[in-house]
Amino acid sequence: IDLTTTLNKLHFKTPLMNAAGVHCATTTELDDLLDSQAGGLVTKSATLQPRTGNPDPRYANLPFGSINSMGLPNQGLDYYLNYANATALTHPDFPILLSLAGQSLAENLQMLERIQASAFSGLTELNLSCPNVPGKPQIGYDFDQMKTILTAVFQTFNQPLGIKLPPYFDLAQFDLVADILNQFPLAFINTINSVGNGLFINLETETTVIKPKGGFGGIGGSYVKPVALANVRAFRQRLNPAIQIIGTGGVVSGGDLFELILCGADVVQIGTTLAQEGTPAFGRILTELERIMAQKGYATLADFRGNLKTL
Ligand SMILES: O=C(O)c1[nH]c(=O)[nH]c(=O)c1Cl
Repeated sequence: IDLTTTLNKLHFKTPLMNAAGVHCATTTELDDLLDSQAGGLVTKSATLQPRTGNPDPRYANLPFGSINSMGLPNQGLDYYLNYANATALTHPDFPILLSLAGQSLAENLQMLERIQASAFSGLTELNLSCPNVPGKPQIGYDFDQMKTILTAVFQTFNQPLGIKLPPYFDLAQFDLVADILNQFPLAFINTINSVGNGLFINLETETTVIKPKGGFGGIGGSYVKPVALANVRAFRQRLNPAIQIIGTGGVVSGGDLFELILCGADVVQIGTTLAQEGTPAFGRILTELERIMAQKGYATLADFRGNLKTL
């Protein structure tokens, strides 16, 4: 069974990695990912300066997933850029993605220029979908702003770039967003980010379970798998084949991983499952995938990628 895949020109030994924001904020967490069966890693979405983020409790595990309103806590771009450049020396073939979530176009352009001026040779993921910075609407739902940002970004940045998208729930929106994205030389899209502004209640105490934003937060885990499958499938059907797809959302088992690849994903990320189970989740899920592939007679991921059949 060959589990290898590629994203842009980066070679992944396995198609599974962490989702930005989970187990990737400090060098300790990032080194943990290096030593796991993950095929690559992505760093916590960075701003130019460090941020402490929202007040605790800002994350909670739920019966079928998670809710979070972290508020973009991170060590600042240079911390992650330095980590990426140091790791490229010790692990030259391990794919590293840098995630950026600047709070203005100017900040994003500044960060991209800093990356471009450095020795970084990995992939950059521009997060257009953070749902938890109070007062900041999601770029991913403002199509004019998305177009403006992508136009400016591609005039500035000549390294491979992908974007992290929020979930969409309307077929006309898939058409509209895909039409915008097809105008740009994107290396990939990553879909989906958490399903924004859900609410979970502690029935006993009659309270919310997280503090920020009155308890509203991004939903992840099994709750969102049907939304992730649909977004990967819809964009695979609509995007220029040169734009690859990272599939994220609701992956708990090897079957879930198989399904996202069947919808067209080239690489798959786990967030909630990694937060709850730790890095052993990578090996468990990959072993389950291998078993399913063997049962079905598939030797490589390309044997079934994107081959979802309709009735
Ligand atoms: O609150 C966060 O830090 C956060 N939380 C998410 O669920 N997705 C994001 O993109 C971000 Cl940036």
